Amino acid sequence: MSWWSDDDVDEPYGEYDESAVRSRPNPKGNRPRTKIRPEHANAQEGRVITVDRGRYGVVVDEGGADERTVTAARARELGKKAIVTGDVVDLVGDTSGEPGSLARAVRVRERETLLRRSADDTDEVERVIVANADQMLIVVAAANPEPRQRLVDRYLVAAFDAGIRPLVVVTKTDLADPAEFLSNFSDLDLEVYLSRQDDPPVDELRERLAGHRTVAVGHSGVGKSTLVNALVPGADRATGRVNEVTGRGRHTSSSTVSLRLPTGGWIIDTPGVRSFGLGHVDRGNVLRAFTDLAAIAEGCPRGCTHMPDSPDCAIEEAVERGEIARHRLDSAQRLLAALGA
Ligand SMILES: Nc1nc2c(ncn2[C@@H]2O[C@H](COP(=O)(O)OP(=O)(O)OP(=O)(O)O)[C@@H](O)[C@H]2O)c(=O)[nH]1
Ligand SMILES: [Zn+2]
Repeated sequence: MSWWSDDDVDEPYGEYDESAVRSRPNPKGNRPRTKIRPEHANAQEGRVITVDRGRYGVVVDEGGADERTVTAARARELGKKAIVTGDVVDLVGDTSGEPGSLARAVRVRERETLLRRSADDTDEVERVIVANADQMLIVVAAANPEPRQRLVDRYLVAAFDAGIRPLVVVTKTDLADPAEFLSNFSDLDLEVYLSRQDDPPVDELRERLAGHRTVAVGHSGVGKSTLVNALVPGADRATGRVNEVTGRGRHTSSSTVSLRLPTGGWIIDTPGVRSFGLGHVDRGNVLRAFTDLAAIAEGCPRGCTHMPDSPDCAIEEAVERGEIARHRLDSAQRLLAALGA
């Protein structure tokens, strides 16, 4: 088989050195050197729900009569393009989903959203968490472990940056009253749900998550798996005990899993983390979540950080004129501060 053979659809050009190509005799004379890639016109679209060592679980015909989960590998023509949970991909080959069958993912569709966290002190690698989520369920415990405003702020920033709507669930309300903690967020128009193990807000949340792709995030040990198990019958997410002294979980859930809600829609459960790096986040994206402030910020000097020390900040001037409440700007500044200097 020659290197330009039409059968060899998955061979990427990058494998071949241009000079080698040029010096090679071309037995077909007038044939153009460039290979026209086939369009894979009859490829089948599907959504990636699991990623495991180069194998992807892909749901095709979602919601249809032929819905099935197909195992797929990457086609070489994807090059280095990453495939992550939530991606919509085009499959060719055996898409029957029969045991032992293997399809190939030849394309990744443009992503509507992409949630990632940057490398930071606790994790050296930048991680993509999920593609195409439209909601983020931030799970925080009222106590054990103590709620950490900084971490919740960082989730909010990541959600705003990615264009994902944040929702908050406070678990373990049997252990403490979360009112004071929640007062920190009263300026952010957040939807907040209160939960306790013996009375989780299952109906409200199922309704709220129906038809959406919601990524659940939280610090280790907050009770996220307990909540997901209540929302998704048969989910069987491992739950663990919190160390009474440190308030830390035992990292009982260690992988990202997409689960189907009985009301339709997906919840993407992610492993509990202790930090969330924001090195990649764009300041302007965060401010856009505050539409009132973003409009005024158009009058700011170029490069304005909108922080207390920024000269001639138009938002600060609007606050001084009484057009914007001081605590509203304070809240925005607190989130912007999470981005560092
Ligand atoms: N008192 C109380 N305990 C709870 C509640 N929800 C969960 N727990 C307990 O908290 C512990 C941690 O719960 P998990 O669901 O494993 O927590 P997780 O957030 O999934 O933790 P990771 O697996 O580390 O991500 C378990 O012992 C649960 O039984 C609650 O509402 N009240
Ligand atoms: Zn400004």
